[in-house]
Amino acid sequence: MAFTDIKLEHKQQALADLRSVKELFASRGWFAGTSGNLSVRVGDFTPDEFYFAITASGKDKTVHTPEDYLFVDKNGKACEATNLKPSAETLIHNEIYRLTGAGAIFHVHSVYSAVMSEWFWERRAVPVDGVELIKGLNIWDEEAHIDIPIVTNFAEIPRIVPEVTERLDKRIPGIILRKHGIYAWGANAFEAKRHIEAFEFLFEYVYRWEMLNGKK
Ligand SMILES: CSC[C@@H](O)[C@@H](O)C(=O)COP(=O)(O)O
Ligand SMILES: [Zn+2]
Repeated sequence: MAFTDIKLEHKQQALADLRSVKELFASRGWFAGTSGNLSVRVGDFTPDEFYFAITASGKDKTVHTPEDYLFVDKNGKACEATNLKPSAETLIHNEIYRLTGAGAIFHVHSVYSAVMSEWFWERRAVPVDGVELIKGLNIWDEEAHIDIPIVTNFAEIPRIVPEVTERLDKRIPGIILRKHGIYAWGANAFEAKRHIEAFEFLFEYVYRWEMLNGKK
């Protein structure tokens, strides 16, 4: 399927989803200093061909402008003529889509995800034990234990991609960049939003639990 074959209404729906999630996350203070990026996939998916709308790089994500998003292909290249640059981290979105076939991917820099990624760096995962909101990740086991993977935060984004390939756990819809932030994904914007909210809750829970116990 070529990008031009995708219905305009689907593209417009993706942009509307991005706009509402961006506004909500901004209201929570999740885009400090222009950080964070959001994408929603459009059209059919195969690992070899897919398209998504993504936030343009370096924009103030707490405001709406006509230049907030652009569409890119499976290589992260713009699908239409534009002066806009896709997010500097587009290649991470590309790899997560390729591996999971997700419908939306959201990335925020939150203090709890960054602090916990450093606290648990030696084990390369943030462990969470039996917390109810693990079910928000669509993991329904009794007293589930999960390990949320952490990858190296290389300055050059292409160097991060192979670690994402290696560490992404299909059971867990998220991955953390060390001292950076969380990527979460889902079948659509609603699910990706639920996942990022659940992760944020879990990071704060683990942080407080570790503090209370004076661990390490
Ligand atoms: C301005 S600090 C954040 C960036 O380095 C990056 O990590 C980020 O999340 C936003 O980059 P962007 O290119 O705007 O998508
Ligand atoms: Zn980032």
